[in-house]
Amino acid sequence: MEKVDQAFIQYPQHRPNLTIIQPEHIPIIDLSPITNHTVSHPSPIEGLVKEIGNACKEWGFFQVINHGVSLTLRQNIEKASKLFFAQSLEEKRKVSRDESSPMGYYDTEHTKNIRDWKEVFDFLAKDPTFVPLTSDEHDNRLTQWTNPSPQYPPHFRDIIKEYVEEMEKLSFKLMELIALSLGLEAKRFEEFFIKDQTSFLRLNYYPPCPYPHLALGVGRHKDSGPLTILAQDEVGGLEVRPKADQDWIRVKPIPNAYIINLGDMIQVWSNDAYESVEHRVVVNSEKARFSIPFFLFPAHDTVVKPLEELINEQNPSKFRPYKWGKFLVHRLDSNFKKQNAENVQTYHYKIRE
Ligand SMILES: O=C(O)CCC(=O)C(=O)O
Ligand SMILES: [Fe+2]
Repeated sequence: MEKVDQAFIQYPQHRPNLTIIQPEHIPIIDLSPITNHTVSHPSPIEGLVKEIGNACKEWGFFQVINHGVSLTLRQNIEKASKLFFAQSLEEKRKVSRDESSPMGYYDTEHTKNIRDWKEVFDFLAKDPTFVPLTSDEHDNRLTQWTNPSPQYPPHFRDIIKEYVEEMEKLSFKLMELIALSLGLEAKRFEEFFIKDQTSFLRLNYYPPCPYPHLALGVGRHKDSGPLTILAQDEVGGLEVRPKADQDWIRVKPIPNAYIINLGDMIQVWSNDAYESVEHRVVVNSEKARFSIPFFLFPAHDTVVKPLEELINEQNPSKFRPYKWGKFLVHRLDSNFKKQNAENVQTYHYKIRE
């Protein structure tokens, strides 16, 4: 028995149940009505919007197929990611993130103050990305984040950039469908991303873990942006819990599908019509797992609050407005180290009913 590192050990109530054999299907949505440009009849889009609306309402998690993202691009980035993480720790640490440049390699991320059994490599969609210098509300100074330049594998940056462009396109299409499903104009969300954005791509590597019944690849959490597009490999391990009192559901890997999950920002914008969903990653003792989430995040100066069209006297705003850039920087300050206090969370802005 290897020595157990206490930093990784989950509290008993959050330890995974490794006896799940049968993964369940979250909804699978065929995006061909929007990827196939020859469709001119409006009804396939109407059907698709309804499907998206139902999946958002009932699950907050779904997989998409026929999404238009090239399989070759996906294979290229998956291959490059494996090569990158297969390097020695010393090599990987040459592109480590730090407090002034938080993109790049990192192997000590904590979720809810417990260390995750994973290594990551983060890469911005926009280089440079503008963000507030500090989380202080009264400090108007900005700073820039930039991407690291790993020397290996060859063309790593170009491969990632090409893939990120596809992720952006897909996420904008999904945001249009979500807008329509909420009864909004298709381009309603565009203003939050068009001139600037803080989105980033993460390469996740979960090495085999000698005590998978005690640790997690990523502890339970909700994503804080509007949505995440996730490519998971064939190993599996992602679990979701659509409602807090339900059991965890293992998400079955489907080759070349993308998993879409709603984050806190959609919950705020929609004033609770849609809810973000808790998820976590279970590891195993035999196989390494790789995944690639793209976190769609708006411009730093976005003030996040329920959309005017979706609130009225009967349905008043359920959230206090917050500045996205300040939230992001505050989060970052704290997730660099294990802390005693809880990290800033979207629900801190919830107006108590
Ligand atoms: O690896 C996965 O399947 C999910 C990772 C995740 O939830 C995250 O990085 O936020
Ligand atoms: Fe996540």
